[in-house]
Amino acid sequence: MSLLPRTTSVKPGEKFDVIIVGLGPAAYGAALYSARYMLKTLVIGETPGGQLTEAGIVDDYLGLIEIQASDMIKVFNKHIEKYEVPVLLDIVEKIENRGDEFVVKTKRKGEFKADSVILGIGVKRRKLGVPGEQEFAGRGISYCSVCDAPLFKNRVVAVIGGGDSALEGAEILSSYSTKVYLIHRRDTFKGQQPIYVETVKKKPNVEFVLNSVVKEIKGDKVVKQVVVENLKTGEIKELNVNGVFIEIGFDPPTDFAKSNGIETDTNGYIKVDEWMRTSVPGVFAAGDCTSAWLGFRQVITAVAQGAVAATSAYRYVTEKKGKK
Ligand SMILES: Cc1cc2nc3c(=O)[nH]c(=O)nc-3n(C[C@H](O)[C@H](O)[C@H](O)COP(=O)(O)OP(=O)(O)OC[C@H]3O[C@@H](n4cnc5c(N)ncnc54)[C@H](O)[C@@H]3O)c2cc1C
Repeated sequence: MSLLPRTTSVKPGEKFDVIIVGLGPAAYGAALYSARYMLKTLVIGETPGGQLTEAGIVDDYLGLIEIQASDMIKVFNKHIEKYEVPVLLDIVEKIENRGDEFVVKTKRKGEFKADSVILGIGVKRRKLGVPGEQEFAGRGISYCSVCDAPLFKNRVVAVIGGGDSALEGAEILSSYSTKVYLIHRRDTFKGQQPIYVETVKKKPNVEFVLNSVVKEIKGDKVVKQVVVENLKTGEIKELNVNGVFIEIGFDPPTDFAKSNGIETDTNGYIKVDEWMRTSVPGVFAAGDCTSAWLGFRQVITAVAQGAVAATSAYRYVTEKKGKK
């Protein structure tokens, strides 16, 4: 089993019943169901596995007990390969609505046509936006504790954020690094799983730096310090660190949606109804990129929404063909 799905050569200009954009859990769920509905399907995605490439052990997907996220990606690939779903590793830049069909334009492999489109484009990691962040990217700054913690063995690190990812990151890093500063702008944690806060509090090498924000990341060739401001006292201090983990959440693909004429909700997620229909007839969306299911964003919900979106695409395409 492979981490990369079997890719297929498709000719630019070729027409499909459905093009699925993305290659995370939502896209895999949509691909499986589209293939089972015998829709002519093409999947175009950038990173096989999506956010799963950053996860460690997943233990909340029914039937796959304590599975490594990388093994989960392999199982997903194997399942869609069984149905011979063509996959292109590429980035979709534009979806043009020509009224009677969609033209999906990619960065590298040209354009493809489809009667319907399913978006499973997920979310992107949020940036801090402070001086030094760009400069030291890849030189001591990481956005994924799960992926990069082993690189900071016996070093001093700072984790920035107050959600589950930051807490999970601090816990993982505490077993590699000599010291972990957990820098959070509040003195309470909004993590969905309170157990993380309790676990991290018990780690002797984790120091909580609360009510504080990072103003700057400094260094020479690599990161050396973070400059932190206490929001209550105004005190500014510099912490000596070798690594900075920015775990401050994710941004939805608002610009992508808007530039393709697709409505978003007030938080910028793609607006969908219970059948995963977007504001554009023939375009469906699933997974973390959507406003669905009160924002409950997990692998199991993304896959399920992908299946629902494929069902809607099937109904849409069949009805459209029936009218011809
Ligand atoms: C560190 C970490 C740990 C996690 N642990 C768990 C866990 O234990 N259990 C759990 O249920 N969930 C977990 N999650 C959440 C889970 O991974 C997500 O809910 C899930 O991956 C969402 O799937 P998705 O397909 O909607 O989006 P994503 O996984 O974000 O995938 C989106 C895909 O779309 C592609 N894409 C985006 N734009 C384009 C474009 N324009 N053209 C082509 N491709 C594009 C991306 O490259 C990517 O392949 C974790 C997440 C993280 C970050």
